[in-house]
Amino acid sequence: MDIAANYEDDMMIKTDHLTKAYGEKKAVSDLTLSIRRGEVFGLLGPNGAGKTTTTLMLLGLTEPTAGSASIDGKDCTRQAIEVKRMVGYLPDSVGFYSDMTGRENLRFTGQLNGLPKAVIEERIGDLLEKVGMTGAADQKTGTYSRGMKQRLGIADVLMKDPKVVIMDEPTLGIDPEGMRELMFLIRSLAEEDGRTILISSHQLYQIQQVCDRVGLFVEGQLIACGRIDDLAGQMRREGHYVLEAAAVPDDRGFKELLEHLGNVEKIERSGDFYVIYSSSDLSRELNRRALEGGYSLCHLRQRGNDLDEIYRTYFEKGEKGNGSLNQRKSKGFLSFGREQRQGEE
Ligand SMILES: Nc1ncnc2c1ncn2[C@@H]1O[C@H](COP(=O)(O)OP(=O)(O)OP(=O)(O)O)[C@@H](O)[C@H]1O
Repeated sequence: MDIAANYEDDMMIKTDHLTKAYGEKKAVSDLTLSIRRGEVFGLLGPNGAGKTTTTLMLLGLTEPTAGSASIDGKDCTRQAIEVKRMVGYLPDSVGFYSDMTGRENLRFTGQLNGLPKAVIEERIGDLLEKVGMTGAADQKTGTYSRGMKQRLGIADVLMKDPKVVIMDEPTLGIDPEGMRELMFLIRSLAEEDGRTILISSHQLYQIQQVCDRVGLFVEGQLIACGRIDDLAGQMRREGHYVLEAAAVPDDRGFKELLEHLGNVEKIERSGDFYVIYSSSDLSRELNRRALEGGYSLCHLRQRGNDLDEIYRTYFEKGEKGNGSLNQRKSKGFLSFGREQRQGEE
């Protein structure tokens, strides 16, 4: 059995040193990434990070300056028509003909995709059911809420039965109840239908719930990629610990006690507690010193397990580095952040 060939087969989306420059500006720089079949992958980054440009290259709508991208083995630039057939794209704001019903809009999409009439009608019924819109199918879409439009948008994208679905900010403006349904729906597209889902977003909490893996994108570069747990683990391995602590009495002596713990890099006050940044786990030492000093700890929490914290850690440092991403990359992104801080002291 050829394991390498199987691995290649398993990859639905691949980019190889994918780069897009606009004049001097590199919107996407040297992006190498593989996304498995049936995986839900989150491409995360702040405004201007290069997410849209990456999506446009995958959809064959803009040509790379260097490198390549492929979907199911088809080159996104040279075989753009085949790629478009396989890929459904859901923009952040879905546009429908507002004086047509949901069902009529889907029918129109089916016709545009050249599907036979019987297939269109059967698919419309199934998809309306899948996205929970059967009851509202014969209402004009002009009366739909954002969440309803979003769900109809998913049905619309699925009309052509794509192997890959790319979604741009799918959670924007959706209420918590709608969000749960949307998350459930996105998972089912991958788990039940075996589709590959790429979500481009800066909405961290929702993405954390639904994605198998995430890639963090800053200034056109992928600075980290993996499962949320692995990214948290990576952070710890590179010596980044963030502890929240509060004590009674909350006096100057407690702050001094914190300042004298080993390996402390920085202390910040945040509301009722302190945030302690260090290069080792200080919780046991803090417990002991607090006891010896007559302080009673009323809050102690190790940060770093959720995506928001990981994201902030990476991104805050991204800003500090300001234009020196290559240097940051060559040293390892996380290590560089620490050296920066020490250098500033
Ligand atoms: N057609 C263009 N001409 C020149 N510069 C562009 C063009 N398109 C994008 N850029 C620049 O490339 C960078 C990446 O933009 P891109 O839209 O891909 O980011 P993004 O992560 O999708 O941001 P957002 O979340 O705001 O959509 C930005 O600095 C942007 O100004």
